[in-house]
Parts: sequence; C-alpha cells; structure tokens
Amino acid sequence: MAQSQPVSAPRYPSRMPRTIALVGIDGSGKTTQARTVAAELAAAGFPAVYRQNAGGRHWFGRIAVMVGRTDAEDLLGRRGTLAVESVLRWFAIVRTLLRRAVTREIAVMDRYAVCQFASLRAHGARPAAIRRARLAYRLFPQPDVMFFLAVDPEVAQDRIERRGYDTETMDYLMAADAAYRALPEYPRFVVIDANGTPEQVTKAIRTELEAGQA
Ligand SMILES: Cc1cn([C@H]2C[C@H](O)[C@@H](COP(=O)(O)OP(=O)(O)O)O2)c(=O)[nH]c1=O
Repeated sequence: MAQSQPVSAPRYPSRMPRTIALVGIDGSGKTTQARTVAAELAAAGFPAVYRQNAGGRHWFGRIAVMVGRTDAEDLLGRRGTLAVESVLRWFAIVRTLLRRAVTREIAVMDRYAVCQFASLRAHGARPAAIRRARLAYRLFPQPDVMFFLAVDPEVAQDRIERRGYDTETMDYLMAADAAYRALPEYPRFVVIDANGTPEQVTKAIRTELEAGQA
C-alpha cells in the first residue's frame, strides 16, 4: 500500500495521545489513514502500532460469495450479521485495549465502539439492540482522540466500488453518515475533511497531532 511521504519531518509534541481512533463511514479512508498515521508516528520514534478492530463483515462477505450468496447479510441475515459484528468487534477492541495496557504502545485504531453504534443505527437496528451494545461497551475507555473522517457518501461509494471487494448502497452510506453525526460522542470527534487525496487527509491528521490538541 502506498504510504504518503511528508515533505518535511513532522514536528510532533513529545507527548502523544496513547489511543488514537479513526472512525467514519465505509470508504472514508479509516484503514488507509490508520496504517499511514501509525507508520508516520513509528518513523518519528513513537511506539505506534496499527490495530484493526474488525467486525468480520468483510470476511463473512467473502465466505458468502464462495457459497454463492451476495454478501454477509445474504448469508447470516441482517440481525445475524449485526450480532456477529457486534461480538467480533467487542473482542477485537478488548484485545487492542489489553495489548495497549501491558505495553507502551500507542494504538492507532481502525474503528472503535462508536462505529458499532453508528452501524447498528444505520442498519435500522431496534433501540433495544443499540442499548445492549452500549451496555456491552460501557466499561471501555474513550480513546484519547477520535478522528472522524468526514466524506461525502458519493465519494465513499466511488472508493468502495474501486477497491472492489464489497458494495454499499447510497441509502446506507447516507444513513451511516447521519448516524455518526447523531451520536452523543460526535461533539468529541476531531472532524477531518476526508474528501481529498490520501496525502491531503494524512496531512490534516498530522497537523492536528502536531498541534497537540487532538
Ligand atoms: C483515504 C483514501 C482512500 N482511498 C481508497 C483506498 C481504498 O481502496 C478505498 C477505501 O479506503 P479505506 O481505507 O479502505 O476506507 P475504510 O477503511 O474507511 O472503509 O479508497 C482513496 O481513493 N482516497 C483516499 O483519500
């Protein structure tokens, strides 16, 4: 994967946030940017590592195609997919938090609990299901900083089509965008314009980290 090269060496403060989460709708660039941010921080001498907090939708989607279905929801049903995703993401985040607790690492997280709350809402889950998910995550600490990669749903859909391993409808991407913006956590997000090139988005995140206010 191409990594962006900063023109001049970043000037980070000596203290960095210990947990940095990248959140946003599918196709907003979370994976691309989390990998790049972790690599840049590591290159600058910080013990930063990329941590994926996956929900399994991608892998179940692949299995679904192998057995002649279209995607994870076609295989497991909508409620089944949401339940599996909630459980897998919960375990993935626990693993990231445990690793972070026993090492000095700076965890650059590809997704966090809020992604699950937004996903549930955008997929039309019942309020009781969202309450259960919030209960399951209630003891999880908030990341020190959550970068919300704000992208137009049209741009996101175009990127998803080009990456070629899944599809999302425009209705879903718009619902997901609205769901993120309606989250009670939204005021805490550091909003990054993620419509630009990967390099532009990386630069915007770097600028926030350099300012030390993220
Ligand atoms: C960040 C970014 C990604 N991309 C590409 C890389 C991926 O193939 C695709 C989606 O990015 P990806 O990082 O996979 O997004 P997410 O993890 O939020 O679903 O878009 C761009 O074309 N431009 C960008 O600015």
